[in-house]
Amino acid sequence: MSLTHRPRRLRRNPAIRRLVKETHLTVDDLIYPMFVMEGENTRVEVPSMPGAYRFTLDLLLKEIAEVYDLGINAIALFPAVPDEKKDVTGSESYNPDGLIQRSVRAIKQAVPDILVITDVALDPFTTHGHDGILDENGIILNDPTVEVLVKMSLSQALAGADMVAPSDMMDGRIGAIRQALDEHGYEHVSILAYSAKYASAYYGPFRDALGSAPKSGDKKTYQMDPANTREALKEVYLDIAEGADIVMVKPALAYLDIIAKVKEATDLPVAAYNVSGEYSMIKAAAQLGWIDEKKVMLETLTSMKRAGADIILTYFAKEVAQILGVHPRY
Ligand SMILES: NCC(=O)CCC(=O)O
Ligand SMILES: [Mg+2]
Repeated sequence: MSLTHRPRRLRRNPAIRRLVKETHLTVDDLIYPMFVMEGENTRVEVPSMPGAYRFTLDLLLKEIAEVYDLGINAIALFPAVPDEKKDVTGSESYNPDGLIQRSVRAIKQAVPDILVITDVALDPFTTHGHDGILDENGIILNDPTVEVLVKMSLSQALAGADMVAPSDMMDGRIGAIRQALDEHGYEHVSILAYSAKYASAYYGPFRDALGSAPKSGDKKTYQMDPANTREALKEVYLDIAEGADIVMVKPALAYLDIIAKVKEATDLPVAAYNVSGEYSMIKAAAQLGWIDEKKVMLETLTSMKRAGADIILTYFAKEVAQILGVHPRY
């Protein structure tokens, strides 16, 4: 054949493929979500998330020092709150000596250069497991919930959090948190907004990890319908107008189209959350010997970057760092 174009020429060998590779996954892109619990000298593997652990603070500090040395620059911290500290309004969430606040202070002492991102949502702290305050009929009350989220954000900023990450999906919380942070001298604390968070069944294993599944009902009055695209853009635009520094799409894998559209819609960095169910599916299939875990993991995370994610929150972060090798901070 006399062909002018032979695309296969650029796939001939590894060197040429490296040269024309369009998407690069690096450790710099990753945020490592980590679970902290009360107690000492204990780590418990999450049964539905092999390789992910809940750590007591002493062991968490060692793990964080290790992952920082591997090149990971940022962690997102989630608390497993004991039942006796939960109540209907989630008041433990803004206790200045709560588990999260103590953990942030200790992490910033032990590993000052790692970026500490705290979760702003009530579900780990409420007896009912919802992200909001309920009225007598079980309806989530938006504005009273935002008041608690503001207190929670301020207590996290006071503890030393570098970035707060509201994951609750209440309306108006980004603006309210931004204003409160600024008024209290925390204008340097940034906001990673869970802007398009879908009511997804992929969160199951995470709720196992924290014991935070809703006791009744579902989260469909605040998290988004998986069928919707334009609504995601509306949420993103609102969060940007309210002062978000980074916008997020969550989950990631079944929402690559949303990531791509959000990327086109904004110049802000776009984050994607490779959630627990996405992690556990790969782990489970690999344990059965049905897929090559390492290759599927890297292909999956690369797809998120290709779709437009600048930042990926992933439970695979440590494994990726181990595979890619220690990343020079230049
Ligand atoms: N607010 C954080 C989450 O809900 C994480 C969900 C997951 O990893 O499944
Ligand atoms: Mg919103």
